[in-house]
Amino acid sequence: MTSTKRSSFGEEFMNNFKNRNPGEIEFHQAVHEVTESLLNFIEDNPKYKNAKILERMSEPERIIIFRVPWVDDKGEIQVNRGYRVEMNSAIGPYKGGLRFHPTVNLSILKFLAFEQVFKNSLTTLPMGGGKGGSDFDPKQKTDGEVMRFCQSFMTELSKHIGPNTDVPAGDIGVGGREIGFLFGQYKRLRNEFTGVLTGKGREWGGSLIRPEATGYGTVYFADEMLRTRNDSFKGKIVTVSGSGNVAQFTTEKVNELGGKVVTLSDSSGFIHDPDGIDAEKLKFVMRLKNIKRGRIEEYAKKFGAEYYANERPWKIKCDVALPCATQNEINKQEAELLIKNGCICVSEGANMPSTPDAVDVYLKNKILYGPGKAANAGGVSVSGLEMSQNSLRMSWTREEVDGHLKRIMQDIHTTCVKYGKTKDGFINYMDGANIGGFVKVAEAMLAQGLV
Ligand SMILES: NC(=O)C1=CN([C@@H]2O[C@H](COP(=O)(O)OP(=O)(O)OC[C@H]3O[C@@H](n4cnc5c(N)ncnc54)[C@H](OP(=O)(O)O)[C@@H]3O)[C@@H](O)[C@H]2O)C=CC1
Ligand SMILES: O=C(O)CCC(=O)C(=O)O
Repeated sequence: MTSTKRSSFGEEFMNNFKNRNPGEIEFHQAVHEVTESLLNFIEDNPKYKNAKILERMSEPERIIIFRVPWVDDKGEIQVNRGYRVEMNSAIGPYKGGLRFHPTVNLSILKFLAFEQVFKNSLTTLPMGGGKGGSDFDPKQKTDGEVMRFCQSFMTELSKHIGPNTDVPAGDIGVGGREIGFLFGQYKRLRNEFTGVLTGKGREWGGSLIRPEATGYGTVYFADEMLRTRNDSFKGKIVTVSGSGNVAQFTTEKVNELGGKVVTLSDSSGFIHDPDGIDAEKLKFVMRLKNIKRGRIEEYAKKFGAEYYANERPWKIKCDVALPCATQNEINKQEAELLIKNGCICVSEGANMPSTPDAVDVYLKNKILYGPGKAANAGGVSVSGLEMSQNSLRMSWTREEVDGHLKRIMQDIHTTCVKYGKTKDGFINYMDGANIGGFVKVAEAMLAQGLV
């Protein structure tokens, strides 16, 4: 097969895909990245091309869009939009988080659901991929308002999910509080106590280590990458973005492995603390963000650190960068700055935090680059383990779950190396994750006929 033929297949596929999904730029970005990685592999394995696996994988099996009416504290009616994108169920029930954020739209949820299919396949566990959410903004809302919104959201969603059908969890704006309200309403409507959501509280079916899992997993994956160069986190300066669930437990694990986290951020700006965000300071962040629901600027006031309003942390010199906030939060110029300042490793706690030209910069400079679908798969992995414990009516210990998590992250790393190692020994983790995630789903789709 000549390279002209290879690229014309990719071009034709992407043109058709974009025409079918006009204006959905985040979805285009996610599918384009995977297509680039898969082109040669699909040409070399015509069974996938003939069965139009990529065309089918980029078309959601089902999308549910619904009205979410609720009443605020003033007694006024509010209306939001709810979504669930059920992307692919070839290897298990749809599985993936719910995002509550004013920027939520179909393009963002389709990109997240698409990524989730590959990520869940990499975990080695039997989970399909989905994602959902709403343009509801939990910020500045009272607990009562959040509860009424969640109850209304679940009143419709409950018709479409179930422990063997579709199992949502948290994502941006959806943490333990929201999962509790959603679970309570599902139980009330269906009169069933089942594992229909993950990220539940420990006392009512949740798994130990689920809150920690995405952050811990991101650091375990980075540690595996560093090991390939006989290196470790010891003594490393680390920049982290975000200050929510993933950023908090990423920071905790970096500290445990001997690194020093010097930044955290939120959508208003970032703090730089050259002395490091140690356990005590992290406790303050957790209280600030999870209970007081305040802004990261307060950290700077409390500990005398620098605060940079409306900026991102990538200009700060670091050895390792761990983006843990949101999509497209590192652009080409920031990636170049990271490299110029000596950064040797980027491990993505967030989903698709690097723009395509930022990824090109990482790959051109051959740094260790762990894409989100591999590096942040720890969260959904422990969600899968929560589902197993719910089915068994058992709870495993912290050590048991953490042991499984570590092994899964190592297995994902091995898969990336298997499919991503290039002739000169460089490991292209992006290609590795995309091809490794694809194969299992594609084989299942071939076995199940035209569905
Ligand atoms: N929770 C999980 O288990 C998993 C999460 N992820 C991904 O990790 C990332 C973070 O999720 P999580 O920690 O759970 O979410 P949280 O809601 O707990 O925290 C999100 C953090 O990111 C910041 N943020 C959100 N949107 C923006 C934006 N547009 N610009 C700058 N900062 C922003 C938030 O700041 P502010 O408070 O100002 O909004 C907050 O600090 C997301 O990409 C998510 O998809 C991936 C795998 C699993
Ligand atoms: O735990 C889950 O099911 C979902 C986690 C998630 O949304 C993600 O991996 O992006």
